[in-house]
Parts: sequence; structure tokens; C-alpha cells
Amino acid sequence: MALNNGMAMNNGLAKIETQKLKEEICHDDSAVPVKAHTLDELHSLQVKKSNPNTPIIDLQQTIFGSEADKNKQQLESISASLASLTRETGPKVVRGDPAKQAETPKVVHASHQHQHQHTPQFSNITDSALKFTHILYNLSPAELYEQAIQNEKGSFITSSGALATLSGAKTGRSPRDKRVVKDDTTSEELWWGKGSPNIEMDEQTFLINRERAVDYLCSLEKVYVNDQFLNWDPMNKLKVRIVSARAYHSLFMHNMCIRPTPEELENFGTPDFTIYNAGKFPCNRYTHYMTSSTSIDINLARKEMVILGTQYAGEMKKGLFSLMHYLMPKRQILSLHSGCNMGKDGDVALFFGLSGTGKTTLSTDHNRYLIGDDEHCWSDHGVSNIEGGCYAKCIDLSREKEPDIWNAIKFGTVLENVVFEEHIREVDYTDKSVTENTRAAYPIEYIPNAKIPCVGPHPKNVILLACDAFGVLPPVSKLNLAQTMYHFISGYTALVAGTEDGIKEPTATFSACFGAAFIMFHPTKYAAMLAEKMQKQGATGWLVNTGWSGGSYGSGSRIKLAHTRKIIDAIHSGELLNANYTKTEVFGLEIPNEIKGVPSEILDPVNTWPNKDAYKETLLKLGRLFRKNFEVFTNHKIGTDSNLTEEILAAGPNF
Ligand SMILES: Nc1ncnc2c1ncn2[C@@H]1O[C@H](COP(=O)(O)OP(=O)(O)O)[C@@H](O)[C@H]1O
Ligand SMILES: C=C(OP(=O)(O)O)C(=O)O
Ligand SMILES: [Ca+2]
Ligand SMILES: [Mn+2]
Repeated sequence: MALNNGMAMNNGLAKIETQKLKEEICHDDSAVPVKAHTLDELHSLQVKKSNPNTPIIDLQQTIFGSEADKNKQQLESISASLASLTRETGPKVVRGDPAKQAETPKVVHASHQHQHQHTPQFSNITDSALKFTHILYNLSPAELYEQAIQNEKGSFITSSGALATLSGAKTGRSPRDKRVVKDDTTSEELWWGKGSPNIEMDEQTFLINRERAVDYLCSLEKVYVNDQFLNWDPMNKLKVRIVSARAYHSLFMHNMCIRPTPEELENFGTPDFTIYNAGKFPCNRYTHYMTSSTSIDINLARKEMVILGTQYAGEMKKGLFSLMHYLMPKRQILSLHSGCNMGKDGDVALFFGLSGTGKTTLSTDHNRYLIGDDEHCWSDHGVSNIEGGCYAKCIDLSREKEPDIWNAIKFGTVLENVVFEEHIREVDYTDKSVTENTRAAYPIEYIPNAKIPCVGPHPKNVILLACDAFGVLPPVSKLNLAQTMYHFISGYTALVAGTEDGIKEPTATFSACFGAAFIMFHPTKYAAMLAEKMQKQGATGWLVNTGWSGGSYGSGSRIKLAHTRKIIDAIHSGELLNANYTKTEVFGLEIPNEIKGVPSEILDPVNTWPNKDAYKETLLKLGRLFRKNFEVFTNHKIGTDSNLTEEILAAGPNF
């Protein structure tokens, strides 16, 4: 603009004459003006209503019959889920975030049946009955991000778009705090006592803990409710409801369970199973059966699970897995703690293994379709994934070695307990400051070659993964059926000792069915089912050591992931089925003489140990540990075939 033209000199200073400039003022008229007169109006333009994830119930909808009825039914069902067992009615629930609600909400208040003899005869009005509980129902990942960032300290968006969260004091599962209600039915059916993961509690104590969780949840301003499915097998699908205090938990389960379509959600009805996750709110140590402030309680008769005093999200997914380990075998379907993938020709492989042995890593294979990374069912029709997402370990994760998992850590993914740089928010996957058990939970479709629906034909290969920190098990061996059963029931892996004071002894862990923490019946029940299915389908068993080679932990080194992948490739392709084998001493394992892409000298572990005596000594030591562990199973028959039982007992180490 020509300022100088309009200037007159006055006392040496330029005087600006604005009048004359009026016509010349620069207007930016290039954009159409906004259609709002106030900021509120502007903001109201930004967001449009949608179903079913709109958090605020539209009061106008009441006049349109069915839609509103459905909404009301949904809220009544949630109010019933959250009902105290000692008061007349469920809490006053209302949909939506209280922070966003301007008008007085329309309240739904479900009355519920008297389920308990101590129920008062008439209702005393209580403070809790006067308050609203706001329900954030099946929110989207974007909404849950906002909730987490606003309300939960330790929530951040990382540079790749994932939601970083902290799980609080617990960064892993608490198996010693798991309780299962022992009633007339379960006392007969389930596996109790030594070695069993099922630690008993009575019905009354369960109700005390349930009431504690429900009262805590209803005392909050808002709770998150997820209605989702388990199991991709349409005949054996389960409806689950997860009630939780944190957006982090809601997003975790959104990713891990099967996500309903809007139509499925609208017709969801009553859930088959409900989790009450009170997170950080502890149990009362004066309560019978409680030995810490954490309690994870399963009541099969009530179809409910209560979580008190832990925010570790894995409790929810593994709690549901325990449930499946009860329900599925009753329908002659075998539940499996395994990953699962399928080749282009439809050949399916199962990857059994304890935590950290490679189920997620090895089932995520760029050349194969991923069916699932952790929990499956094997029915007469084939395999199905129980879940809708994966839960990968991220310690030392690298883009080069695990590109598919790396790329899945993007918007929508929950990243637990990782450390990141404060400014750019780049995650340092090598950092163990919070825990070594850092995790990423993402929907299965974040893996590019996920097979959706996550089902497949009968398995051709059953791969047992053991991370042997003693370094004496071969990188791969072919198993006969009896050996497969022996190793399946043993469920061996090794944990490495704390890394602080130099080299320490690795400790052997034996976990029946490669998941003793989650089984409900005696291990031999699952083993018999597996034997029958493998025999019928002609599946081959393999033992793969993803642990140490060339010495035990401390002197040897971990078998290269690249080598393990070549071994797995050779199993899938059929190359290994027809290879030449040599039998090892002590364990009697058949090891291949060569595999494409793998140095032949590593195939027999004795070659990799500089000190052969130390190798033999360690081998015998592990053999004794196997023997000792198997003692408790020697009196059990496996299936109806007594020959098989004999063969299984003979399939262990021989020395
Ligand atoms: N040879 C190997 N085979 C498999 N995993 C390996 C190997 N070497 C190192 N790893 C690492 O071990 C971990 C295996 O964990 P994961 O696949 O999550 O186990 P799971 O799913 O059975 O709990 C990953 O962090 C992986 O990178
Ligand atoms: C989440 C778990 O499973 P995994 O380590 O096998 O993925 C767990 O055992 O808590
Ligand atoms: Ca596990
Ligand atoms: Mn896993």
C-alpha cells in the first residue's frame, strides 16, 4: 500500500491519514466467509452427528420410536451390568462425556431382579442412586485418544501416531492373584491343587469383590463400556462386555477383541460374559482369600470377571482366554495358546510357546497370511482366532528385523510402558527404564497380510517354541506324536536371571500346554484333544529353540532371528519333512543334517559349545529338570489310548 502518499509531515513525524486509505485497505476476499456468527456456532459446524459412536444421545430421537428404543435398551442393559447386588436398581446411566453435556441428560435407570437373599425389601435412597454415571460406549480410537490425553497422566502421542500409556505399578500379569470361584460344578470339573493356576475363592467373596469394583466404577464421573466379540468362528462366537475406568483399557480391548459392525452393535443385546475392571482400585486385604491388594476373579456361573488393583491390560485378554479354555473344550473344540498363520497354498501352522518365545514374532511373516498371534480354537472345521488384534513385545524392536510389527505401531495402537524422547516423541525401543515387558496392542488388520476373517483349515504343522537359555536344545527337531505330547505337556522354556550381577543361572520354567496360567481343566484333557486332532489331520510336530546356542545365557548367544526364520520357512515349505535326520543323545530328538540358509554346524548344539564337557553336563541337568517336572503326570492317562500314554512317558529324556 502506498503509505507515503497519505503522509503529512508534522513536527518531523509522519502523520498517517487513515480516512483517505479506506478504499485501499487490503481485504483477503479469496475465501468464502465462514457461516457462523459466534465461536460456538463455528465449533458446532465442525462436528456432525453419526451412529453408533456419537457419545451424546440425541434427545430428539425419542420421537422416532425404534432407534431411541434400541438406545434405551442398550443403556438399560449397561445399567443392569453395573447394578449393585444389594440395592434395588442399577445406577442412573447416561450416554456421553459429562464435560460435553449441556442439557440435563435423559436418565436410564434399570431395575434389576433380586439376586441375593440379603437384598433389602424396599429401597432406601442412597447418594449413589442420586448421581449419574456417564457411559462412554464403544468410543472410536480418536475419541479414546482424546479421553486418555485429557484424563490419564502418562498418555502421549508418539511420533508414529501410537498412544503411549503407562500401566502403573504392574507391568505384567499377576498369576498368584488369580482366583476362580469353586462351586458345586467347578469343584468337579476344573483342575485344582498343585500346579493348577486356579486358586479357589467362594461365591460370597466373589460377590464382595464384584460389589467393590461396581461401587468404585459407579462412583466415577464416567466409565468406558466396550461391547465386542470373541472368536472368528461364527458358530462359537461370544459376546463380551468390558467395563473399565480408563480410556487406555477401552482402546486396548477395542484393538484386542473383535470389533462389531454398527449393525452388530445395535443388535448386541445381553453379553455372554462381562469384565469389571476397576484398575488401580485395590481389593480389601481383610477380604477372605485375598493375599495382596490385587485380585483377578473369575466366576464361570455368573459369567463375570472382576479386576481389582492392577492396570496391566493383559489381564483382560488373558482372563477371557481362560474363559475360552473352559467353554471351548466342553464343545469338543481345543483352545490353543498359539500363534497361527497360513501359506499361499492354505497350509496352516500353529506356534505354541510361553511368553517371549516368539509366537507373535514368527506368526507375523511377510510371506504368509496372519490368522492370529496368541489365542486360537481348533474345531472339526479348522482353526479360528479368538481375538481381533495382536499384542507384541517391543523390547529391542527394530524396523529391519520386524518390519510388519514396526509399521503396525501407528495411529490407533496402544504402546504400553515405552520410553520416548520428550520433544519429537520418538520411541526408544531399547529403553527398559519402565519395564522390559514393553508392549504394542494393535488391530490385526494393521498387519498387511492378515487373513480376515481370521479362520483357516486344519493345521499341517504344530511348532512348539522353547526359548532355551541353557543352550542345549537343537534349533529345530522333528517330533513324533508321543514326543509332541511329551513336550506339549511339559511346556518348557527358560527365563534368564536378572542381568545386574553378571552371569546368573537361567531358570527352567515348565508350563503345561505352553500356557498353564490360562488352562482350566487338567493338562491331559487338552493334550488328549491335541493328539487326537493331530493324528486325524496328519499334522507334524516340531520343537524349535528360539533361545541360546554355543553356551548357556551369559556365555552363548541367542539364535539369530534370521536363522529361526529360515528354519520356519523350511518347515512350511515341506523341505524339512523329507530331510535326513540324526538322533540326539539324552532327549532323543531328530535333528536335520542341513537346512537352506542356515549354517549346518549350528543344527547340532554340541558343535557350537567350545567346552564339550560343559555341554554334556548342562544337557543332563536340563534332562533331570524335565524328568522331575513330568513326575506329576506319570499317573495320568492321556485320552482313551493307553498305548499312547505309555509312549508319551517314554518320549522324555533317556539317560
Ligand atoms: N531366534 C529368535 N526367534 C524368535 N524370537 C526372537 C529370536 N531372537 C530374538 N527374538 C525376540 O524374542 C521376542 C519374542 O517375543 P514374542 O514374539 O512377542 O513372543 P510371544 O508372542 O511368544 O510372547 C521378540 O522380541 C523377538 O524379537
Ligand atoms: C500377554 C501375555 O502373553 P504373551 O507374552 O504370550 O504375548 C501374557 O502372558 O501376559
Ligand atoms: Ca502368553
Ligand atoms: Mn505374543
